[in-house]
Amino acid sequence: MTAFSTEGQSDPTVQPVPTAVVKQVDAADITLSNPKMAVIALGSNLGNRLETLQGAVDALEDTPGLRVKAVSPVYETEPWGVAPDSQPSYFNAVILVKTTLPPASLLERGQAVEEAFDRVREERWGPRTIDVDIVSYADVLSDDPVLTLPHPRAHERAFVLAPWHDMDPEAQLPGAGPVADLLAGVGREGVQHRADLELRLPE
Ligand SMILES: Nc1ncnc2c1ncn2[C@@H]1O[C@H](COP(=O)(O)OP(=O)(O)OP(=O)(O)O)[C@@H](O)[C@H]1O
Ligand SMILES: Nc1nc2c(c(=O)[nH]1)N=C(CO)CN2
Repeated sequence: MTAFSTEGQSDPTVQPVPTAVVKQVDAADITLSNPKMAVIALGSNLGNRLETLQGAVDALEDTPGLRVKAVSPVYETEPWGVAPDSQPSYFNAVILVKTTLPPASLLERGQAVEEAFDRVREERWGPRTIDVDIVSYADVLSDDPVLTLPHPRAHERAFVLAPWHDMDPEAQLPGAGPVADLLAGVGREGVQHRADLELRLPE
């Protein structure tokens, strides 16, 4: 049986609102008045890598309920997790966003941006025009394979940790500790700061 909320109801012509709907609206309201910070990793190793990274930053900024608050320096990085010299090098960066979107909607938006840049999925860790990974969302911990938080491999990836540490030297990876310590652990081999390149923070 559907439960209904009759709280504050005096007009008999108004239909009662199901309690489940009231709860959903309240939850959304809490999110709207309580934006969260999230860290997103971007990577590209096909096409015009810098232009695509900037396009992804701009597309994310164009999302209702999302503002890009900081962008990291750009790194050129050796492809991680695949045979040496089997793919072009990546450009990687991370961004800090403030958002009222819940985690699942942020993932959806990231995937829509990947599609907009013609990302194809043929093989695991295959080359791609753009990859948008949710590194962390506030202090949320989740082992859901559809959206694992923090990203399950962020702590072992210098191509995420190095730009993140530059953008925010005090950053913490929820459940894993200071980014500075994680980066010291994995080292900087295979990642090179491209001081000649820069991403623009949208205005
Ligand atoms: N934190 C996360 N960020 C992005 N995708 C995630 C996350 N956690 C789980 N996923 C899931 O991972 C799936 C595969 O994502 P994707 O194809 O981008 O992987 P990948 O970038 O090739 O590899 P990796 O996950 O190692 O970075 C997505 O469909 C998504 O549901
Ligand atoms: N250097 C580098 N290597 C990778 C990257 C990436 O962004 N940069 N992304 C991967 C899958 O997310 C797999 N390997």
